[in-house]
Amino acid sequence: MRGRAQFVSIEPRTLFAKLWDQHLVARLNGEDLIAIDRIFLHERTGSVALRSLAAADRRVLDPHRVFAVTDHIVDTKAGRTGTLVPGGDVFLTATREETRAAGIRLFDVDDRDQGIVHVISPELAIVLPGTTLVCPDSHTCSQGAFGALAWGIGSTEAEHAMATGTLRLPRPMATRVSFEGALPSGVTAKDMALTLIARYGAGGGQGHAIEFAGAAVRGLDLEGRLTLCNMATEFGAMSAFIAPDDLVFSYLEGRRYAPSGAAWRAALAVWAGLKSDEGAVFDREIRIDASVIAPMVSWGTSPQSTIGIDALVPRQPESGLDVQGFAQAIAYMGVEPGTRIDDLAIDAAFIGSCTNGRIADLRRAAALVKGRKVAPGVHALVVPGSSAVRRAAEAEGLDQLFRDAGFEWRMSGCSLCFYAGGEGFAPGSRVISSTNRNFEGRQGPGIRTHIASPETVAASAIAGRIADPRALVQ
Ligand SMILES: CC(C)[C@H](C(=O)O)[C@@H](O)C(=O)O
Ligand code: SF4
Repeated sequence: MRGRAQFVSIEPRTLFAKLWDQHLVARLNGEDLIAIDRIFLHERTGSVALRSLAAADRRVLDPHRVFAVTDHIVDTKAGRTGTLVPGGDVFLTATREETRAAGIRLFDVDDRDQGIVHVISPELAIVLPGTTLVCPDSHTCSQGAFGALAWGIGSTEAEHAMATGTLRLPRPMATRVSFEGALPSGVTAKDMALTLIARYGAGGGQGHAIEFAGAAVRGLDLEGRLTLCNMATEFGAMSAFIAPDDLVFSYLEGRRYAPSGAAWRAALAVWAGLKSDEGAVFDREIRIDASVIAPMVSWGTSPQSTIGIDALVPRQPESGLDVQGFAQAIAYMGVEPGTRIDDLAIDAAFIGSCTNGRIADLRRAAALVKGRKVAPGVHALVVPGSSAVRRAAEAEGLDQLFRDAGFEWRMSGCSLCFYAGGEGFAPGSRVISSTNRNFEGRQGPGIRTHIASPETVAASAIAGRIADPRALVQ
């Protein structure tokens, strides 16, 4: 305005503050009402939300912002028809009926775009930088790798979000986790995440939204960024994200639900501002030197009970674990304090999940497997994270390479990531797994799960015991 000074706030802001404040509808007694741009549902919890919403005679406010997929309890064997979960049909039927009635796009088991929700959302550009996205699934924060504010909710909240386009929640605090330096070869985003959780505890991120930053994060491919943000759930964080850059923008351009033409250009202009300003103040800052990170493997029943592959199983509890919890973890896992973790023989090896079931994960694991054989007696399998990942891998011949080595090759879905999906490993097996959770029974009764990177899983499948992938990296 002529003749009057213009006061523009120049206070530097965090990316979190930008994402949050752009979606702030109202302040309500210590909580905030946040506008929700996208809602993703899966058949296990989404079906419950949809049925309950219909029973209350409420409508979905904008069905075009809601998407659904069948991924959690669908069978992943070739020729699959439904679910292996006893009684699981109820969830599939409800998902089909209610999405049809509400006009919600469902990516069902026979859809070429079917896959694990957090894998297909970026593939279809349903998650976009600067959006808010929720899903009744705890690993929704994976999608923050695209510069979105994405978080897991319960099915009642999913009902609220569908009916109103908003959610009420407390404003989290903002943490920046910077991984500086360059990651050594054979060491991955999974090892970065496990290092963070091992150092700061499985509850270390509670009440916080995490921005991952630093040279080692910028140097990750999109798959690696998704892995890192995925594991923020195991850090207890409310959400996690990474400032979007050209890698994100060029990946999204031209994909199904991405804006196009003038809208794309306008979006790019807005997205360019999605970063923490120089000098922005965080509630907490964590710095980690990426150059000293080793391949990590969990020894216990929490993701924080994780050590470097050449380290010894601890003789005493790490902080956050009491003596009794430590003794129980040692007994359940059948490990000996003070022994090398890479001495442990394995029964099974699993590559897949929303953490590490993407094409780059499969390529890196395949490179180590090539020309080698799975050790006798080891049940090894690869479950692509999506049907698109499966097709891409098959086009490159990765399926054959894995099969030649002795791996099973599956259809896409959550599969043996969790026992509730309908399948488990042989009771009592020791499994090395590229997944994100290792609590008692996660992959079946008595199963001992060691979480690690897909490279470590591949190297272990070949060796027949937990093995360092760096030995195979040329
Ligand atoms: C079934 C689903 C609600 C669950 C989750 O929210 O995390 C699952 O994806 C998991 O990983 O245990
Ligand atoms: S792959 Fe595993 S962690 Fe991911 S959504 Fe499915 S069950 Fe949950």
